[in-house]
Amino acid sequence: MALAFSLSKDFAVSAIGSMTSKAALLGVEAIVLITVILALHMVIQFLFAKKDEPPVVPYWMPFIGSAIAYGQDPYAFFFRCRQKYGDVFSFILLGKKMTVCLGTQGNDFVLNGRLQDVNAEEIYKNLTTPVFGSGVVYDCSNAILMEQKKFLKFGLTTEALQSYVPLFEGEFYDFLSHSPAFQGFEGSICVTKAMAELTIFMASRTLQGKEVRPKFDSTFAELYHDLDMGFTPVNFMMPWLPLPANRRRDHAQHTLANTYIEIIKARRNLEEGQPLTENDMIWHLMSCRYKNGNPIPDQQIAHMMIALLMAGQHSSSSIASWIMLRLASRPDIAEELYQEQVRVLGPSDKGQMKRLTYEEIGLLNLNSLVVKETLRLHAPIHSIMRAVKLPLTVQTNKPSELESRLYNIPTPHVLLSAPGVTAQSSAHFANPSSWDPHRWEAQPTVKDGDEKVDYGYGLVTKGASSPYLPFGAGRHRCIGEQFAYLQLGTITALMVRQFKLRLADGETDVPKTNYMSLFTRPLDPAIIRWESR
Ligand code: HEM
Repeated sequence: MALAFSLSKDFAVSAIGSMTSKAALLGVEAIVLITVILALHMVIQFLFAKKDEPPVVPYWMPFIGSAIAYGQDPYAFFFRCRQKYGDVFSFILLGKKMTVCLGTQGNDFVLNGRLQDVNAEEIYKNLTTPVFGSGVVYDCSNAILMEQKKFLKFGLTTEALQSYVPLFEGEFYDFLSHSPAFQGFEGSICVTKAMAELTIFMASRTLQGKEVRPKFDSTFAELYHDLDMGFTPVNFMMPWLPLPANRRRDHAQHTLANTYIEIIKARRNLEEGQPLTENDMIWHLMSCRYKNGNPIPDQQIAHMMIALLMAGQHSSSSIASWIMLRLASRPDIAEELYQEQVRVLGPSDKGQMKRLTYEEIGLLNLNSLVVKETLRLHAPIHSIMRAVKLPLTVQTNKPSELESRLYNIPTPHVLLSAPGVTAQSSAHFANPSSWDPHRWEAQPTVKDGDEKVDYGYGLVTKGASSPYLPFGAGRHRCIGEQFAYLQLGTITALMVRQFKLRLADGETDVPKTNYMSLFTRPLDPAIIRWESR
């Protein structure tokens, strides 16, 4: 029995052994085969490289291409490739050929490209239409988008912005009194969470109006979150995937849109002659007409309001978080900001500084330089893309070549502009990686440039030669710049007035950047310590 067992055990061991060695052999063969295929794939890339097109960054994995290197740290990838290939090169991103155009000329080439040559909606539509809703932004012709941008921009008048500052301030103090993270005389906060909440309360109270704001304390917060989950990279390609997250996105979009439509209807039913007490965007859009004389349909107003909320929120909350982290890492600059307020605004009778106004925010010079410098290093949109609609030619230099050369960029390519590269280049900014708001006092000439152009939503600077374009350039330039500066300037001034900030114990620098989200932000946990003044 024992022998039989031992024999069968030996047999089993040898059978398993031979199976294992067969499997191992197969495994080795598979590895060899894959290596050969990948090596061949690399050789083919070199042999069949099109000399008249921009050089392509070599890649091992078909379809995936350079997605991992680019996705992990796009700036490191761009700077590395720029050293090797110059300002113009291509890389494969999930089966698409992306042609990157860097430098001030590259920014200009992509962002100020002609309408017939380059197209934004083809790139962004999949992602944005299910979130914003139909008929607006990238789900309409560019001419209609330009009209819609005009409506939104002209709704952000100086008068409207002036009326926003007390509302911002009210929201700020309300937030401090309710937030568990700010109770007592000192404590610590997760800055990304705190700034996301604060900025959405502020934006909803001002841009969205007084009926919408209370909803952010209850139903809207969750719906907003579900909608936001629609902004994931996979939805660039497959927004229709029947995933639970996409179902929640669609439900949130319909519910939010219907709520706006009800608000609009209720406002239309207000008794004639009732005075307008608020200067908000819904009222403004209700009074606008397209060039053909038609008013904006209620559903489109609702979708534009959603777009407005989503367009500004991520960028503003990301920059607000970076500002707080930077100030926590540089208490000397925070103290200068405080002293600037004491000097410019003066203490009030009660020993506290008086309430802020729009004009006063404009007088706080260093305060706005802090916003400007943070936008230079931490612009939340690292890649701006356009589909190529007609074959293009671009002039550039490779690093090793003295003479410039021409490259053809054919139609299936996607153009990619990364203005953050010039903003972080030593060619334009001394010691570019250091956060130094004072640099702008010595470098006032670096601005958008003087050439202005009207694409249908008012004059904007073309930005053709500027290395600093955190709000983009050309027909798709941001219309929220003034609002963002005001909101961020107010948050900075109020936080500095209220608190002394420092980094979490044991931290010596700000966190790294999270490039995995569509809009970059500080990598969590991003904790700072605060102490009441
Ligand atoms: C720090 C804050 C912000 C930053 C850094 C920022 C940045 C940008 C950039 C780079 C673009 C150009 C995108 C492209 O060319 O494809 C853009 C467009 C836009 N932004 Fe902003 N933005 C900010 C805040 C806001 C706010 C607060 C609003 C709304 C009130 C807003 C509304 C828009 C709109 C409507 C567009 C136009 C899109 C187009 O024409 O294709 N943004 N923004």
